[in-house]
This record gives sequence, structure tokens and C-alpha cells, in this order.
Amino acid sequence: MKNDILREIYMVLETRRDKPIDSYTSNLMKDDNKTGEDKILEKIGEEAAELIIASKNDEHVLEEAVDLLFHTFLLLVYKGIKFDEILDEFSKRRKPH
Ligand SMILES: N=c1c2ncn([C@@H]3O[C@H](COP(=O)(O)OP(=O)(O)OP(=O)(O)O)[C@@H](O)[C@H]3O)c2ncn1[C@@H]1O[C@H](COP(=O)(O)O)[C@@H](O)[C@H]1O
Repeated sequence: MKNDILREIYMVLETRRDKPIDSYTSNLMKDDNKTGEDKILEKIGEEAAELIIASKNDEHVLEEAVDLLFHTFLLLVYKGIKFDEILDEFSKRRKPH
């Protein structure tokens, strides 16, 4: 199902964390000369800036927003937060009008 893609990607990222391979996300999460956290946070800053520019230019907004969401997911995976915790947090905030 299309709406399972986020859970699927999240599970892939958890595997990249727990069984690292030579890939973009494993390498980003790896603590080497910088902690994985710092490397991910740098990317989140970069992607946030790219989204701001994209929005002001009215181009590539979707792509840059997904880059930011993706790297935010990567931070949550690095921190050990489970996908269902994200869904539960959004559910808590639902205010049916
Ligand atoms: N959804 C994504 C995804 N979105 C963006 N990215 C990467 O995030 C980076 C985005 O940063 P930028 O846009 O800044 O592009 P850049 O290549 O860093 O270049 P610069 O702009 O920094 O110069 C790129 O390298 C993209 O490849 C992603 N990398 C991986 N995924 C998913 O995560 C899975 C695991 O990825 P790997 O561990 O790399 O196999 C993949 O199968 C995908 O499903």
C-alpha cells in the first residue's frame, strides 16, 4: 500500500543502523570523526535552508520538503525512536473540530 512506504523506509533505516553497510544512511549514522547525530543535524540544517530557498523560489518545494522529512526520520531512527511513536504523537495532537 502507498501509505506503508514511510514505515517501510523507516524499517530500512533501522536495518542500516543496526547492520551497517557502505551506504549513504549507514555512513551518516556512523560515529566516526563526527558523531552520527552531528552529521545528521548538519544535514537537517542544510535541508531546512534548501527548503526555505525552494519555497521562496517556488520550485522543488516537494523534493526539498521530502529531503528534510527524510533526514528528520533519520535522526529519529538514530535516537532509537520507533515509527509507531511518531504516529502516536501525531494522534495525540488530533483535535477533531
Ligand atoms: N529516501 C531516501 C532519501 N532521500 C534523500 N536521500 C539522500 O539524501 C541526500 C540529500 O542531500 P542533498 O539533497 O543535499 O544531496 P547531496 O547528494 O547530499 O548533495 P549536496 O546537495 O549535499 O551537494 C542525497 O544523497 C540523497 O541520496 C535519501 N537517501 C535514502 N533514502 C531512502 O533510504 C533508503 C536507504 O538508503 P541507503 O542507506 O543510502 O541505501 C533508500 O532505499 C531510500 O528508500
